[in-house]
Amino acid sequence: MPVLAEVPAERRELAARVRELVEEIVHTDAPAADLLTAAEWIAGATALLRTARRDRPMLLAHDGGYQVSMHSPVEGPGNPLAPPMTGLVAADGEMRATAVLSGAYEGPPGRVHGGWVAALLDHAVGRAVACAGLPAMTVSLTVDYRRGTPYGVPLTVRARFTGSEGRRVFATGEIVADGEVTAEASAILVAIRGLPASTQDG
Ligand SMILES: CCCCCCCC/C=C\CCCCCCCC(=O)SCCNC(=O)CCNC(=O)[C@H](O)C(C)(C)COP(=O)(O)OP(=O)(O)OC[C@H]1O[C@@H](n2cnc3c(N)ncnc32)[C@H](O)[C@@H]1OP(=O)(O)O
Repeated sequence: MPVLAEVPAERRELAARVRELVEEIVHTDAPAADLLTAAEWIAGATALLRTARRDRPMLLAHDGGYQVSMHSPVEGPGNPLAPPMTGLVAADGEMRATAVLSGAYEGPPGRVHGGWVAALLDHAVGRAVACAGLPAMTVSLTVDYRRGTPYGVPLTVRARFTGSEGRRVFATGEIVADGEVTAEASAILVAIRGLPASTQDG
């Protein structure tokens, strides 16, 4: 499986166009004939891509020497499911990034679906503990939804490593929209055996 230094521009471009497509699909009032025409065009694009299919997503060399998939459904600029996260900075057990979710992520009217709010926070705590040198998987994530998380505006996603006890690693995080915290998370993660930070590059 190849490890690339960064997501190739063409993959970012393709994913960005598909994100726009998904947004228009949920907003469109186009007549039925146009919907069917669009479906046909999209099927053509899918068939083109399927001619060279990998079994698993490609990996990407990432911060601190850790490898993460360029197709992360939260962060990956190459995955149209990902909002994605931009301007991500992760160092010394703290991470911060920006995400703008479209109306395609609507849960309650006018607000982001709570599952996606949790996904952003789950990813953020994973990132925070990894950059503290403790790559780990979430085993418990408690999310307090303080107020509706809006879509279509920049959300600041932050998390930090707060300590560890045996294999258990602790982190907290929050989402901030327009200066107000909309959701807070507290997480327990379990350090992954046999995955010390120092062996993760390449
Ligand atoms: C995710 C990849 C990370 C790679 C990192 C490298 C790159 C990093 C770079 C960038 C980060 C990107 C960020 C990604 C973010 C993604 C986030 C996710 O989606 S995470 C996936 C969802 N989570 C799962 O799928 C876990 C499912 N759970 C399991 O597979 C097992 O529970 C496992 C392997 C994690 C642990 O199982 P055992 O059998 O090895 O260990 P036992 O003995 O059960 O637990 C170990 C300790 O943890 C406590 N523990 C376990 N579950 C607990 C819980 N629910 N609450 C509290 N403590 C718990 C136990 O009491 C034990 O504690 P005592 O060592 O005795 O002190």
